[in-house]
Amino acid sequence: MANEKEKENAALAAMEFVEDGMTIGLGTGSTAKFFVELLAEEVADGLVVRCIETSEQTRRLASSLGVPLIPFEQVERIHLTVDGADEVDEQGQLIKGGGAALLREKIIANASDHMVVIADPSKQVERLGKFPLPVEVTPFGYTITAKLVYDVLAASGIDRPRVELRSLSNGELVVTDGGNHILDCHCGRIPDAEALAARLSNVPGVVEHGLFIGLARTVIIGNENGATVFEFS
Ligand SMILES: O=C[C@H](O)[C@H](O)[C@H](O)COP(=O)(O)O
Repeated sequence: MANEKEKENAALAAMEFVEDGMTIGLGTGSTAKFFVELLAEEVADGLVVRCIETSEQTRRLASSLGVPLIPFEQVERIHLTVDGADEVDEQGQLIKGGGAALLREKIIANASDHMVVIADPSKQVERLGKFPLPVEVTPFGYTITAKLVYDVLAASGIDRPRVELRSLSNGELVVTDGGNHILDCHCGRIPDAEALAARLSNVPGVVEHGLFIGLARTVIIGNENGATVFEFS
């Protein structure tokens, strides 16, 4: 599939940032999977790194491939984190959390010296919001929290927002690695992502949201033949 090649080439370009001795945050999702696989090949060839995973899914993948993992509590510094995204805009602002891993992803990205985002061209947008914005909420009081989140969206210039609780095909609510639920917020277009991020963080019951502002320093967009690298300060 062309899309898979684009993801793989983005991951391949991200390998350029890997150095011997680094502690590396491993992202979650179908694009980050390529990076973990490429890293595993280098580890098998003698590269020495220590890694920290952003989800149980990535922990299982990395363990199965022999990538060395250390508990977050033992990490003093994360040199590099490589992760995917659901949307990336021209300022390097992101929507993440389509795979429900946003909480650990944000903790690790924020703790990293350098976050590299890898994506295929379908993730590039002029303005964030077409992809429903994931918001992680505590199970306690989630119906009230959903109403508060709706109010914040409506007050943030979002036209007719829709807030949906994410559920599985059997109807059960999705439970994240942290034991929380996910609200998918259909925004269409987010006029000011930074302002919305700050407002959502203030809602009681919101554990984290999928707006990653000022965290990605490098964005790599893969294509059929290679990748384009964008740097942000
Ligand atoms: O929660 C999941 C993560 O934020 C992923 O990085 C994001 O959903 C992108 O995943 P994919 O590379 O599979 O499109």
